[in-house]
Amino acid sequence: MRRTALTIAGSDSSGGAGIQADIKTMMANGVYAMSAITALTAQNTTGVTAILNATPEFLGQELDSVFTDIFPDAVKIGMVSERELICVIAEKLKQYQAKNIVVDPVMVATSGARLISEDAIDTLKQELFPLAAVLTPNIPEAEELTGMHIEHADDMIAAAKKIAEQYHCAVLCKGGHQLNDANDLLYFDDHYQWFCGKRINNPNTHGTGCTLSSAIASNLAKGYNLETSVERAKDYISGALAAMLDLGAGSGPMDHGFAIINKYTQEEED
Ligand SMILES: Nc1ncnc2c1ncn2[C@@H]1O[C@H](COP(=O)(O)OP(=O)(O)OP(=O)(O)O)[C@@H](O)[C@H]1O
Ligand SMILES: Cc1ncc(CO)c(N)n1
Repeated sequence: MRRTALTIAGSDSSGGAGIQADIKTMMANGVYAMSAITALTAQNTTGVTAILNATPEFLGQELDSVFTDIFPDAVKIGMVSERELICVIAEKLKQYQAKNIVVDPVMVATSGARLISEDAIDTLKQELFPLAAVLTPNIPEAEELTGMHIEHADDMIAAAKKIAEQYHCAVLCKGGHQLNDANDLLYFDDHYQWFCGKRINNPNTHGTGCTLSSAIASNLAKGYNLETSVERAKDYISGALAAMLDLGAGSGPMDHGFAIINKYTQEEED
């Protein structure tokens, strides 16, 4: 039977991050994708110009609609910018006993725009982190969550350990383009494991964080364990970056569809 995944995140009008990246990633990873939209963003590769949040009531209804009909095998949570929205998500995930929850603690877009209000960060920590199977902070997010300054690979281990112990979940601290090449650190069950990627010289990294967390959720949905899911997600994102799509005036999107080659995709390439 086809496995299913749900993304609870914001819409990116330019299609490279948020809900759009998540759905493309889930589809490319072979799972049926569903969405509960927390906010609309007017956004492109150069920045975010407007944000319109869903109401908590509406988000609750989106989640009820999904969970009472097609139960997701995994859930990815991305941009949620307000406390009330975070509380509704936590309430519904508990009510429906959602499993394989991947939380990407989205705070700032690649373009620099802030995507969560300051006071919502505490709610995120209290309400959502304890429900997560894995959290996927990048380095600035891990710094914000721990109050630590992360400069070296050892600092990534210490920060991930601190977050994992505090919230009793696994933590994938992403090295990405900021530090330590494309090497990410997974801390879980009192030990750590490095996932080393080959750095791809591509400036178009809009939505890498969304894409990685959705690929992990897709693989968890398919029944892989966490380590294998991270390994496969790294492999997918490396392929999407290596395809060297180049769109937009800023840091552009990746080619989420690089692995889908069939009679519909072959015809129009030039
Ligand atoms: N140039 C690159 N080459 C290979 N892998 C990369 C590169 N840049 C990022 N990655 C990988 O992409 C994944 C996402 O990491 P990144 O740190 O970019 O997330 P992020 O900062 O949360 O993304 P976003 O910009 O969407 O918020 C990680 O596995 C990281 O190692
Ligand atoms: C909607 C949305 N979610 C997440 C990110 C982070 O990349 C973004 N730029 N936009």
